[in-house]
Amino acid sequence: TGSTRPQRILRAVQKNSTRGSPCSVVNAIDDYCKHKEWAMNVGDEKGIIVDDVVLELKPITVLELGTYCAYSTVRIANLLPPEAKLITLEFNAESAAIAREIITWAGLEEKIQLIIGASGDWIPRLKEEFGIETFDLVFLDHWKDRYLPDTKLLEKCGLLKPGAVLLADNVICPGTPDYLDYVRNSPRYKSKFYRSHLEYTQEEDGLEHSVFLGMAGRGAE
Ligand SMILES: Nc1ncc2ncn(CCCCCNC(=O)c3cc(-c4ccc(F)cc4)cc(O)c3O)c2n1
Ligand SMILES: [Mg+2]
Repeated sequence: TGSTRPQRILRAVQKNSTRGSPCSVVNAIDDYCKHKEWAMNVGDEKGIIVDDVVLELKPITVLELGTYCAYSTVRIANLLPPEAKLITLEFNAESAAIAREIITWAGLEEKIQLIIGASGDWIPRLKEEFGIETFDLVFLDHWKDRYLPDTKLLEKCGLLKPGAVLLADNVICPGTPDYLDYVRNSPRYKSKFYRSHLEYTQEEDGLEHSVFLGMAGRGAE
């Protein structure tokens, strides 16, 4: 039985990066996925946009939907203030196991809580089980048809406060048309599109940055 792609990514990290250095972990994954084997990490080009959003927002509580091999988990957690925490949800137990190893290798296990399960099942439990009030930043990078229902679930569960940012990957490729329509037309969000490319390719893609304005939205306008 051969290895899986996440296992090969972990091996590349252990071979080509330094324990405790998140930057070298991110670079090792990008090099592997650029030159050896494509993988669905947010990647270096979109990753710079993610970095800028995190550095500007200085979020204390972050939710990531879709961990995969923890590339964006490590990239984001590395830029967080000391007291900040990141919760990341991963559905697939195999990739979650690899993600956990990569998070530990990067030395970020104190900042990151990895939960194995589906976003729809876990979002309603986060307040209760993790004492979360609200999230300052949500990074959406999971099943593309779950972006909209999970955004509505976050609203319903009171997990977003005015000023919270939703940052969504892949809004062009593979695409999340119902989500884009919602955040761009709802009075509850101020949305803007960051044009970029699908990780490690020339294909069009981008990130949607949406600021939650509150359930009342901008009121009557
Ligand atoms: N509900 C729930 N809760 C928690 C979860 N954890 C995982 N999942 C399942 C998500 C499985 C991976 C999601 N990511 C993608 O599918 C993805 C795909 C491409 C791509 C692929 C082929 C192409 F030709 C072009 C582009 C590129 C990307 O950047 C992507 O992020 C969950 N679901
Ligand atoms: Mg993605």
